[in-house]
Amino acid sequence: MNVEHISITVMTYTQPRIILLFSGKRKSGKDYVTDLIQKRLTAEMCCILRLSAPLKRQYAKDHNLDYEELLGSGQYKESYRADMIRWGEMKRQQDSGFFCRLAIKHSIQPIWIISDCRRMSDVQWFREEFPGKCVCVRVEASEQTRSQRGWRFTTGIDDAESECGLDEGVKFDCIIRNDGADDILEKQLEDLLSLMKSQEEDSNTQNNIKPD
Ligand SMILES: Nc1ncnc2c1ncn2[C@@H]1O[C@H](COP(=O)(O)OP(=O)(O)O)[C@@H](O)[C@H]1O
Ligand SMILES: C[C@@](O)(CCOP(=O)(O)OP(=O)(O)O)CC(=O)O
Repeated sequence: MNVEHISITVMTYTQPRIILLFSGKRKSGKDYVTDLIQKRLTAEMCCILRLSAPLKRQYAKDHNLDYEELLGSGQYKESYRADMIRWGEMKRQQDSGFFCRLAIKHSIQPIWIISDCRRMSDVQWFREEFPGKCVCVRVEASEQTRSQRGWRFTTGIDDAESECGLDEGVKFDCIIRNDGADDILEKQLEDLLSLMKSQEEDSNTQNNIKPD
């Protein structure tokens, strides 16, 4: 297997073979879809990484809040969402890769899923750090479906960069429609797995790496 181990002073991770950069609106089903992919590929081969996890950890620490509650999907997170967005944007302005680097720290699986890319800077950072290895995936669902899943339009959140930063300007390698029909989703996941395989082969060819 082509595993190159990288160690620098602040973090240790194993070079991934492929990275799926997921984005999509709230309640489009990013967690649902990424969980299905991980189940398919196994947790040994594939990890799900969230940029919001190190953000929430540091925000909780700085503001003396409950990190576990911020990770949940209840009202606690929602009541801090707007301020977390503001705080996160301040950090990103100082260093656009700040949360990306923290999120990948210690990842050892060959396939990474970044489940919550929100901004162009997130995509750019991964593409620059890991050229040829990124597959950009958009999850889409209608507003009606998202509403049925509990989404309500919130001014200041649904019309801000946190939700709209990747609406334009990114060419997605794959768009997954997730409006509920299992068989349609299944077929799209098959297509994505094939795309990952060919992307990895292309990347290996470019880097002159022989398959396992
Ligand atoms: N294809 C699907 N079939 C059934 N339930 C789904 C599907 N996609 C999403 N859901 C449900 O909708 C809700 C929101 O999905 P989630 O993955 O948390 O969205 P996001 O991460 O994009 O905010 C969850 O309760 C999830 O289980
Ligand atoms: C401050 C945030 O990172 C909060 C994200 O929290 P979640 O990742 O839990 O969000 P949803 O899936 O949309 O509910 C957003 C940001 O702009 O970085």
